Order: sequence, then structure tokens, then C-alpha cells
Amino acid sequence: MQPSFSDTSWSTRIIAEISQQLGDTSDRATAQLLGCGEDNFNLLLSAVQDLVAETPRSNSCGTLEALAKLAHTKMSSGEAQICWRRMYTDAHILLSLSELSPHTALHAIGYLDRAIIIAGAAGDGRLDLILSLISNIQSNYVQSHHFSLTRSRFEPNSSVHEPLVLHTSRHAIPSLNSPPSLETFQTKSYTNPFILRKFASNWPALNEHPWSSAAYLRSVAGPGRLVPIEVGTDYRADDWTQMLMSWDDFLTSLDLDGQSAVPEDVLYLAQHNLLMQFPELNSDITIPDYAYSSLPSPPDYPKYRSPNNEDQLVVNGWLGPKGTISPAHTDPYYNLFVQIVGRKTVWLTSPALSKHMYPYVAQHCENPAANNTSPSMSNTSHVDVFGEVSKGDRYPDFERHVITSKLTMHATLEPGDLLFLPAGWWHAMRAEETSFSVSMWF
Ligand SMILES: O=C(O)CCC(=O)C(=O)O
Ligand SMILES: [Fe+2]
Repeated sequence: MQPSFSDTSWSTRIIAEISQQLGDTSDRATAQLLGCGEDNFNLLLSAVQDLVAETPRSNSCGTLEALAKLAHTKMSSGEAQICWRRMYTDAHILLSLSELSPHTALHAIGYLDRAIIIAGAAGDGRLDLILSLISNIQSNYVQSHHFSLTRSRFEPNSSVHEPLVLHTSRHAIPSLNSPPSLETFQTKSYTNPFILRKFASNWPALNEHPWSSAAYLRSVAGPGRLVPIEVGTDYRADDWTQMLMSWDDFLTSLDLDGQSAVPEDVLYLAQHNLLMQFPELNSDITIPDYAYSSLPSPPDYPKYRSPNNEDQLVVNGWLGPKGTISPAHTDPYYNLFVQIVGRKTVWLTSPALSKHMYPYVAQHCENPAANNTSPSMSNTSHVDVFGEVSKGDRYPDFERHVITSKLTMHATLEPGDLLFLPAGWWHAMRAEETSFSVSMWF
């Protein structure tokens, strides 16, 4: 059942509708569905009761804000229990209900997007509930925007590209002539990187639902949505930071439609599960069968583990302007990485060469912002693989062992190309123009 928002009051009915939608009706069950478990259950229960009784809104909201803050503090200090993410999610769902008016609807949507982005909409049925609340709020409270799908798409300026000059790799990533069978992939191909050119060129994302079109990307989200953005070209820099930003403003900053001034800051939507937030995008791509393989650890990387979620699959979007760089790092997963818009240069080397990669060690993590979000950057290298050869012999082992190795490779991916990366391989990426990619970790 869809919640109905024909009245703008902040009422018992909405709580009842939420509980009905989640299949719960008793008072205690209602409190539980909004609850976090553990010690904060009573606190949340009283906040819910305040809401239901329509006691002064400021009191209830104060309680909810405090609960959300507590949950956030716990989450950022690395407490992994699901209860904090649930509490954050539920407090934000309730806070959004306190902003149901035409004047405050964008705040309501902001609360709901925060629950998705920051807490992964934790809790049974919460994601569907949040998405349906957002679309109801958009259609009932936000002045309608007309999205024209006929506007131009992002087109690279020229089809003649400067030849790629990389000082840190001498070999090309192999391109296979045809996709390996699932059996060949699972028995042989999974141990080394490869590229399948044009693998995804028939996906709707490159055709009838172009991810190169800001108008299309706006239309799948609707107005008022927030997304997490990294500010700065490289997450190792001192001035690098993260923020939540309006999706509309971010798309404008990318100048996909060629109509606005390009901003000074490099803004990068990186490693974000955009398809969970805007589920219409799911039908524009196809998860290749390879992603459902259960594979052993690759040679030289015994630490492999598949992602710890139901599907054992994490799909992330990477959207940003020319010049965004992901410095050389490793991830503990296999990766199917598909380039959808623009060109992206990839640099790779094997985990067999890890000892020459100059990774950060925990106490040398120079970026406080990065420190907040990732307790350790030990999977990230100090070396600028896209830079000049280091002056003054800063990374002699890298120069001696990595640059010269056959296991060190590069390529520039074009729209439609798929790159397969075994778990633990070092990879660095640089966008050569406005770029949209999808990674599938499994
Ligand atoms: O595209 C990028 O900037 C980085 C992608 C990446 O690191 C990944 O897919 O694991
Ligand atoms: Fe990565």
C-alpha cells in the first residue's frame, strides 16, 4: 500500500501507514519497527509516542535529531552493529515526516536521502518505504519540473585524442577478442585482468536511456535529491573533503549538456550505490553472469572475500569531470568495471608487487577527512602513477620493480568497454573527459 499524503498535517495516520506498509499494526510492533534495539529503544519509543500524540513538534524532533546524531557518532567511530544504521534510518524517516509541507518538502527528501546514503536504508523494508515516500513527496509537495529528454547529450569535444603518455607502465592490458565462456572464466580467466571492448555497447545506458544526458539523469531522480560528492582531484590530498550535494547542482557542474560554467573544484561522485538510490537506472545495465561466479582467491592475494551482503555483489557508480583521479589502491573484491560515458585511463599492477607500492601506513595518513571515513589508507599507494617519473628517487623500488614489470599495465577504456580485475590488484583511474562508470564488486 502506498502512503497517501493528501493532507499536509503531521499526523498519527502517517505513522499508522508506515506500520501498515511494513506489515505491523500493534503499538509495540510499531515502536519496534521504528526502533533500534539495545538501550535506545525506550528513547525512540517515547519519540514515536510524542509524534503520535502530536505533542510539540520541536520536542519530538529534538529527540529524533539527538538519536540520529548518536547513531551517526557510533557509525563514524566504526561501530559496525546494524542497530545504529537502523536507528539513523528510522530517525530520518520520522524527521522527514515532520517536514511535510510544500515549503519544506525538499528538507523531507533530504532526510530520506541521508538515510539511504549514510545508513544504507538499513532495516527490513526501509529502502522501499523511503523510495515510495520520496516519490509521494515529489508528486504531492514539490512543484513539478518538466524534464525534456530531447536536450543534447554530453559529447566529447573531439574524436581525435592525444596519445596516452604514461611513464609508469610499459604494457597494455590484454583485450580478449570475445567474451570467455562462464566455464573458462571460472577456471582460467579470473586470475588475470582483461578487457572486453564494446561489451556493453548495447546497454540502454549507452542508447535509449543515455547516461550521458543530464536531462535523463535528472528524470530518474526527480527534484530535490541529494548525493555524496568528493571535492578535490585525489582523496590523498590535504584539502580533499566529502559533502552531500543536490543531484541537480552536481549534474549542472558536470556540464553534460554544455550549458554552464565549469566549477573550479573537481567534484566526483565516487563509489556510491547510485542504482539503489535511483532504481530506474537498474534496467539500463545488465549485471554480467561472471559477477555471480563464486571464485577462489586469486594467486598472490589470499585475503579475498566476497562482499558481505545478500547478493555478494556491490554495484557502485563513478561520475565526474575530466581530471578526476583515483590513486593506486587495492580492493579485496573481484571487479567488473564498465565504462559508460567518456574515456577513462586505467593503470594496474599485481598484488605480487605490493611490497614495492609504498602504501600508506595508518599513522602516516595525512588527510584527516580521509582518516574519518577510512580508518586506514593502507590499501592506497603514495606513488602518483599518472605523474611524471618521481624526481629525486622518492620511490626507487617502484621504479625498479613496478614500472618495468610485465604485470604492470595500462589502457584507456572507451564507452561500452568492460575491464575485469582480479581481487587485490592495484588499480588507479583517471577520467580523460566527463566520465560515468559502473563497478561491480563480487
Ligand atoms: O573509477 C575510479 O575512479 C575508481 C574505480 C575503482 O577504484 C573501483 O572500481 O574499484
Ligand atoms: Fe577500487
